[in-house]
Amino acid sequence: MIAKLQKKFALSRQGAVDLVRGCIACVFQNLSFLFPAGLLYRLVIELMNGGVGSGATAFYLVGCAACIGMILLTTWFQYNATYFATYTESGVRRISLAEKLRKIPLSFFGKKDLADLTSTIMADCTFLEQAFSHFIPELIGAMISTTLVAVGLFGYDWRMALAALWVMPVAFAIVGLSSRVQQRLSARQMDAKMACADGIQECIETVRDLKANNAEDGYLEGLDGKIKAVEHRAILSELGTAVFVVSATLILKLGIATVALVGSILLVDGSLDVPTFFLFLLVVSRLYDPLQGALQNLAAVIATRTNIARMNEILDHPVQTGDTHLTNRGCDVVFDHVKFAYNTGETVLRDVSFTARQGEVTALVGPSGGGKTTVSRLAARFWDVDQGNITVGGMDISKIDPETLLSLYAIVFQDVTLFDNTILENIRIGRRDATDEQVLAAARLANCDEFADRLPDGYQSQIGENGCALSGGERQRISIARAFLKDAPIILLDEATASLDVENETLIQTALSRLIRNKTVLVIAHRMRTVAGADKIVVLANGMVAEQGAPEQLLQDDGLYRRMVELQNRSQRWTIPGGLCGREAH
Ligand SMILES: Nc1ncnc2c1ncn2[C@@H]1O[C@H](COP(=O)(O)OP(=O)(O)OP(=O)(O)O)[C@@H](O)[C@H]1O
Repeated sequence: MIAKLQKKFALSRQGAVDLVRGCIACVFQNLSFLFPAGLLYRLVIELMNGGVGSGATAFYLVGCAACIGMILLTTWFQYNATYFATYTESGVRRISLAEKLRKIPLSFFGKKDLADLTSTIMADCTFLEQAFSHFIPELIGAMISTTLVAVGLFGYDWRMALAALWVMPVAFAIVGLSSRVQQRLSARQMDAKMACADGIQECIETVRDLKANNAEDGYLEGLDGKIKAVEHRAILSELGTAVFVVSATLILKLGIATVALVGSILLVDGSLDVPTFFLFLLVVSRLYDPLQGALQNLAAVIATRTNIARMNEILDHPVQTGDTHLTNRGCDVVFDHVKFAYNTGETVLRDVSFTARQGEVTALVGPSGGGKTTVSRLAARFWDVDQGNITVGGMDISKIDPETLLSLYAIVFQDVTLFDNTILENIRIGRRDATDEQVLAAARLANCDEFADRLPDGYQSQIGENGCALSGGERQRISIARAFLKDAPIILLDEATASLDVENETLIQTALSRLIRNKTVLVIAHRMRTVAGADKIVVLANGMVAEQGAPEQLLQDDGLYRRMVELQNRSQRWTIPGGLCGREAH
């Protein structure tokens, strides 16, 4: 049962156990509210039989007082089992989702954007917090306690019990039958919310381009439409739920009327005594309160299915697994007839085979969209290949745990991710246990001194959210310093020196030459000048290896590489036309 609950409500094991506890607590709480009615019934009978001042009367009065104590106790127990447990559980659930995301292959992120995932971890978890603390325990608690009371009522008088309870299945059936409508409404509401969250995120991310293109007004109009759509969908969803819940509640209220009516008829008929009539009126007035709440809770539980499905989509997604023991001999990276497609299904790499040898620089060049970045990502198992295989030192990387595999790689991407912390700590990401001296040594090699010395706190300066206080070249130097610090045997460079000025570029290239000694280096290069000193060039075009070999050899062949070199030589001679500058001056 625990496993089923875990799956049904996307809970941890402890969360499922706590949910059961919460339900039991609610049952006891509901029953404790009904106990006084039974005692009052016994008390009335005692008084009617002339037992004023008798021991039994005192016993029932003390019993009533004890019931108040029991109500307090069960309320505390219920509060503990639901509210406190729920906050622990939502924390556990958020961490387990984040942990899972860490292990999910990057292909999953192609289908999901940041706003969607953030909303699952934050908003969906909050929604389930409520479901877990209120809706589910109260619903189950009310159903179990009502069933127990119903059995008792049938014991007293089956005719009155029928008059009191016929409304229950009808009311629950009305809400239950609305399940499809509600799910459709909440799924559409969720779609509208996601479209709105995407729009807001995109607006913030692209605010610079929107301003530069005077496109803010048009964009904000579109965003306004998305915000209105969320409002519209929320109202529709509330209305849809309200129609069913209010109808079911009205039916429930009919129960009191039928008890009064049937009770009166039976009283007149003489087949019912006054205390039993009194008991039924008393019980029914208490019984319908939790049931009314239960109807609303049932509707809310139905609505949470959309949130649960979104969480389960992450939790059930297969993760990249593998051996945590490295068995590579050396660090040659070999692509063997690799075929690969992203989520879109379009084949991006067709039949890619090449070897990047240890101690050599292998440069990936080729026209834009040819597959260079894809090849370098596959080398680090960011995705798994569809056909063929990739080995490092003879070890098939698809069989190695991704995090273990990445210990062999130092990666310098074009777009560097930085954290809102000091320069020193941002570099230390390369190796968490590095001493300050080691971090500073790596920073010096990457030529970070030049800009760190200019800042008031040097390497202890805060760099703002995602390094907003740094230039593109400075960000890249931090990334290079991380690679120096990690000192991994395989280095993936994505045009690492692209955004550095001429002076720094030269300094860094010298440092890189030191770093890459006896390492496997795979560099994505857009400028032919960068790769002239490479040991091997692999030209990728249309997802295939068009040619490969030493730069001198490829220059002799009349192929794509030679054409690219010639084109770049020509473009390097390009300058801003004088006429253009002249026109601007006027
Ligand atoms: N995440 C992705 N999802 C779907 N398709 C992608 C993704 N990333 C890249 N592609 C597609 O794969 C193809 C190869 O892209 P890739 O980035 O590997 O080329 P590239 O040679 O590095 O290009 P560039 O020199 O412009 O950076 C392109 O058609 C691109 O549109």
